[in-house]
Amino acid sequence: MTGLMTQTTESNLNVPKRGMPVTIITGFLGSGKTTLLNQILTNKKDLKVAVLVNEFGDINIDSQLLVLLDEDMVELSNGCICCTINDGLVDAVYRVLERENCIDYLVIETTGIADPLPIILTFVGTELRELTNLDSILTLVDAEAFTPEHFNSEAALKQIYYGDMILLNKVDLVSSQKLEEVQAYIRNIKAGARIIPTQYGQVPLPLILGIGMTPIETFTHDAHQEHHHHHHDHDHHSHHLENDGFVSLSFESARPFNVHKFEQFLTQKMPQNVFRAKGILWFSDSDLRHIFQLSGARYDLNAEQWSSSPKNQLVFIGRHLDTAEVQQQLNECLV
Ligand SMILES: Nc1nc2c(ncn2[C@@H]2O[C@H](COP(=O)(O)OP(=O)(O)OP(=O)(O)O)[C@@H](O)[C@H]2O)c(=O)[nH]1
Repeated sequence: MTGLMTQTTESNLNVPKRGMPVTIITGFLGSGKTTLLNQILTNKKDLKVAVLVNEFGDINIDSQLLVLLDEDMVELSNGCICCTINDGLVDAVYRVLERENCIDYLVIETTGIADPLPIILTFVGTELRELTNLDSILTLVDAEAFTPEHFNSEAALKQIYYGDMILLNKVDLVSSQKLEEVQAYIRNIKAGARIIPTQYGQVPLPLILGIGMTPIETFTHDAHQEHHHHHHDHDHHSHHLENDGFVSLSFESARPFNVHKFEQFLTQKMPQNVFRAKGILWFSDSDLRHIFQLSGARYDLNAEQWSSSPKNQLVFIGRHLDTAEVQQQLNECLV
């Protein structure tokens, strides 16, 4: 898992001294944002990194899967930061800035369907401009799942367009020809894009942190307009959620699943339009907790020790999902 990362030391991270540096990690559902965040947290050495995780779903799964979950961790409320933009995000950044043990760096993980622009504009167009230093927007792209249709998602396109650095992830799952095709598509969307091919988000930290790549001046005009908008129309927000048609379903139970029924659900019953699912699962015949990840057509289950009392927590995300149907199917898998 370390590989290239072993050469990283704190001293070669060129972290600016004025204004807390901020990196935004964006990328479509399941592209590897949390995996990259874990790489950063594992390899940050003495750098004090605070993390804001924003999830599209009512249960916080990602934050439970992060390594080094300690006092440096801050969670944002669920939903979508680009829709609840000013208050939720600005308040959360203030909480980080006000910490007694000073934080060196802030990393924000957006949801997979977030348009990064409103988040960028919040840093450029509010009082955060003086207090923080927006360093870069990192966009994860799933090299295997990416198609020229960009999942018919406007947000997926914008994530690439506004990415200062594209981490073309999951290169282990594609041929070199597909890799070249995806790079060509990305350059089509964003001429001159800087692309780093990665596997499990492994990249030397000096290539992605403290790189000063966000062209803040080019956003300044937009930021003023946005600010103006917010003053006069409190309902104004990006309509990407409605446009993209994604919904999420959260499922929790204090009863375990029957493993065979759950497998049958996955392979035979689950609706095709589930695009992404993740969860922490409890099976009646196992003492371990199982981390469940489904992204596109792939899923996996990894067993580890429980650190809290067992229960089931799952989130499903998809377009036009019949959430009542999935809820019913999951209930039928319980013991
Ligand atoms: N084969 C392979 N799998 C990967 C790679 N990077 C991440 N994954 C897997 O892809 C799945 C999704 O990764 P996450 O890091 O949770 O993706 P995410 O972008 O945070 O997902 P959302 O927050 O739901 O949008 C997990 O099962 C990861 O282990 C990679 O380079 N190769």
